[in-house]
Formats: sequence, C-alpha cells, structure tokens
Amino acid sequence: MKNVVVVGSTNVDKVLNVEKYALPGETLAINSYQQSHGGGKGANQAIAAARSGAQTTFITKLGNDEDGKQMLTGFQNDHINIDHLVTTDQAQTGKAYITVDKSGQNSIYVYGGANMELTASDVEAHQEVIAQADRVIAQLEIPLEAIIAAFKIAKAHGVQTILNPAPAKELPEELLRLTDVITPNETEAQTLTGIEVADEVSMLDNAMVFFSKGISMVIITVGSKGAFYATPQAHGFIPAFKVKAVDTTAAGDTFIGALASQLEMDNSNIEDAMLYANRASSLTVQVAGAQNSIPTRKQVEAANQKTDHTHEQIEREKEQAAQYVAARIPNHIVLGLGSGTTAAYFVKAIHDRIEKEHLDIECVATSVGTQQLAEKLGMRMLDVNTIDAVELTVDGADIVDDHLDGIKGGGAALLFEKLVANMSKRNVWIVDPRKPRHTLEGQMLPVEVVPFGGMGVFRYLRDHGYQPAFRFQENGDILATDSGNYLIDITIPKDADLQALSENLKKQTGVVEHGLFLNICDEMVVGGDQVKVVKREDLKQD
Ligand SMILES: Nc1ncnc2c1ncn2[C@@H]1O[C@H](COP(=O)(O)OP(=O)(O)OP(=O)(O)O)[C@@H](O)[C@H]1O
Ligand SMILES: [K+]
Repeated sequence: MKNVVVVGSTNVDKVLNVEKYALPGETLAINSYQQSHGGGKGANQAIAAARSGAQTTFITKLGNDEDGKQMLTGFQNDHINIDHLVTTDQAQTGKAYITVDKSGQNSIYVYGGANMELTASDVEAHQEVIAQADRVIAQLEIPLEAIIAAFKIAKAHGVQTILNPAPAKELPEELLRLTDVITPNETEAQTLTGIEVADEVSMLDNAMVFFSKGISMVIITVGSKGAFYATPQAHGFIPAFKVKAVDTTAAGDTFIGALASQLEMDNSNIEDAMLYANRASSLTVQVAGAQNSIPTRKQVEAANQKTDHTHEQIEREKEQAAQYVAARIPNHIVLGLGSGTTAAYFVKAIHDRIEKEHLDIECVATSVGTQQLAEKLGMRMLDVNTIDAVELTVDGADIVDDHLDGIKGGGAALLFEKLVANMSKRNVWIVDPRKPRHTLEGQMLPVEVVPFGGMGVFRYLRDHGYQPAFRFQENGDILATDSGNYLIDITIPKDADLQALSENLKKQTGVVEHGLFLNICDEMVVGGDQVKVVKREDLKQD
C-alpha cells in the first residue's frame, strides 16, 4: 500500500446545472440546484487516493466554520489522516461555484479563502509526515511557497514529488526542478510548454520540454481520449473507457489520486496503473458532483469485472451467430470466408462441420488473416482469380443499419471483402447485438487510399467536412492494408445520401475502395440466446 501525502486545497462546491452558459449581461433560469458538495483539487485527490487504498495524509487549511467542519467529517469517513490539517480564523473555508452544462462540461469560479493562507511554515511544521511518505502530491490552488516547502522536504528525504499544475499558470523554475512527476491536462501542458497538444507526437514534444527542466515523468490527461505518459525511457497512450459522461468534475483529480495509489515507485506497472486510473475516472464522469463521484477500489474492480463479463458475452453472441449460419450451409458449394473476429468463429464452425460430415465445400478467403486460419485448419482453399462466382459468403460487419446497409473495414480488410462480396450470389452477415443500428450517420467509415497521393485524398476529405484521420497501428506506425494501402477514417455526416457518398468517394483519384457496403447484405444473423435473422427480401415487403 502506497503512503501518499497530499498538500493542497479544500473547497466546498456549490453546483449549478445549466442548460447553457449565460453570456455577460444575460440572465438564465435554471431548474435544479445541488446543495454543497465537498471539492477542491487537493481534497479530491486525497479522497481518490484513499478510496483506492493508499494510506493518505492530507495537509490543507480550513476556516473555523460550518463548511470546514463538514469537510473534516468527510475526510474522517474516508480514513484520511487529518492529524496534519491546519485551521485558521483569518479566512473562510475555500469555496467553488461550479456550473455544469448538459454535455457534462463545467466552468468554475474559485474563492481560495483559507487555502490561500497555507504558508511554508505551516507545511514545515508537518515535515515528519512528508519525510515518511512514498510520494507527495500538490496542485496550484494553494500558495506556491507552501508547495515549494513541501517538495523541498520531500526531495531531502527521497520522497517522490508529483505536481498537478492545475489550474493552469506559469511556474517558477525552482518548483519545476523540485518536481519528479508532472500531470497536466492538455491546456495546462500547453500553458507550461507553449506546445499545443494535438496528437501523440506533440505530447512527446511537450514531455521533452519537461524533461529538459529536470522532470522525470510526464503524464498528460486528455479527457475522453485518455492519458499519455512519458519517461526518458518509454512512452505510451492509454485510451479512456467509452462511457456516457454527465459531469467531468473531479475526473482529473480522480485520475491522479488513483494513479498515485497504484503506481510502483519504479514505474514498472505504469500502463496497468494508468488503466486503473482511467477506469476510476471513467466512473467519476458518470456521476454528478465532485467527491461523491470518486469511486472506491471495490467499485473500480467491479467495473472491470463487468467489462470482462460484457466482453465474454459479446464473444458468445458472435459465436452463436456463426454457429447458427454454419449449421445451415448447403453442401457442394464454393463458400466465401469473411474476415475479422466474428468471421473467425464461422471459419472454425464450418470447418468442424466439413470434417464431421465430410462435406464437399471449397472456400475463398477475404483476407490474408482468414487465408492463414483456413490453411492452418486444413480447409480446401481456392484462389479467387480462378473462379467465376461464389455461392455464398459469410462475413462480419462493423455496423448495420435498418436497410441492411453496413460499414466494414474496422479490421482493415475491406477491399478483398468487397471483391468477394460482389462475386457472391448471396451474402450473409453475422453480428453481435451491438452491431445493428438504425442509421449509419455519425459512424466512422474507412476509406482505403493508395499510399502515393493519399495526402491529396486526405485534404479533399478534410475540406469537405468529413473529419478524416489516417489509421495508425498501436506502435504508432501508419497501418497498411493487405494490399499495402493506407486507411483514412472519415465520419459519415448527418443526413448523408449513402449512395451519393459511396459514388463520390469512388470518384476521387487515389481512393481504392471504401467501407460502405450498400445493397450487398442479403441476410443478417444476430447472435444471442435467441438468434435473430433479418432478410433483405422481407424488408422489401414492408
Ligand atoms: N468523457 C470521459 N469519458 C471517459 N473518461 C474520461 C472522460 N473525461 C475524462 N475522463 C478520464 O479522466 C481523465 C482525466 O480527465 P481530463 O483530462 O479531462 O482531466 P482534467 O481536465 O484535469 O479534468 P477536470 O478538471 O474536469 O477534473 C482522463 O484521462 C480520462 O481517463
Ligand atoms: K463527476
């Protein structure tokens, strides 16, 4: 268990939920007013660390008032060591006035109060507890002199120092020199380095600036995208969990406290610790408020388990769809084998049947991956160039709409899949229940482009509002398809005419193919304990 000392602010949050933000001079009615909640970056981070199991001490200054008493009780309930907490008659406990809009975005005004009275000598009076810690964390809602005093004590005793440079402001070199780990969000990073955080390359550029100031680890959180880490030896990006955010207040604080509770002192488990922190803060954003939304270790673990469970269930549903279709394949045909994880279940299922029933079925693969799998199983494979037609092709799909039109290519095999689909007399798609949607609008659509001249297509797509992005591999290299082309992912606009979009994309020089499969799927089979079948001929009758 990590021993963490947090030196920082305590605020009482007064939260307003608003439809939209009032402009200067404008008055807007609101329909809900939340009562006071505990908040303040220091308090939030201490609570996040404590709830995740760290032995946590909080050095903060409170006013001698009701808000202060309420906060103190809260800290005790979270088993935070408050022996080193300081009170003052000179100012009130800090307060934050927070507005949260419908999208979960927040805007905050802070009255520092007692927080701004925390002095270097207050901190020095408690140096023993800092000296005994594994790490000390500070943020910028207290005077810099108090942070510097804490970090000096830490450095003198080999204690790791973590600076969360929030709210954003420029910092003295002295403080940066005393900092081991810095944890800005994207705007805070830019304030300190002058380099905009746009992608992983620019995050690394940001990290380089911090390294040059003597900081040995940089963690940049980028909201719903996730978080980046870099040391001079290694770096990586850990994507956030996809959740419905209702209020991001305390997301960053949860991340930092959770990370501080998990991260080994030699950083050996950095990716696991960041994954844990991402999970913890993904829970925080799903609940309104600050401290009440910070999860415990148990809740984080339960959420992880639930995901594992969901993952298992999706795999089961894919397999159910695959087995349903495999059981109904006629004998003596040429069969197209799709690509991707769902299609792989089908390949295995039909292989089993061919073996058991000695079926006379020859197959055509739609990707190098499927070809390899089928060959490994010893199936009879044909070269697509030696045949005129395929009787039936069974493939997966990324998304399918109400008209059985769909998107494929998430797994980067769209060109061969479309070639074989077009040769097939009948196409059956097997999917799990998350794939069918009413519409393809707003969905990601892959466009396969030749590497030479791909930038020209990219510019065209960007200038026409398709929000293009090249597809990269996890190691940061650009992804090449089976035919050595690149993929550009675009977003299908609202109210798009899919047929026109399809034709228009094909017309662009440099575009090889795209992932819109219109009028191709004859039958969709959705896995589940009750398999559901949707046929194109039935749609036409409606
Ligand atoms: N919408 C979201 N969905 C899922 N995870 C999120 C979302 N927003 C934030 N997170 C998680 O919280 C972490 C921190 O978020 P963010 O980068 O917004 O911090 P911050 O700007 O300091 O937040 P705040 O000031 O609101 O506390 C992210 O790295 C991510 O793991
Ligand atoms: K929240």
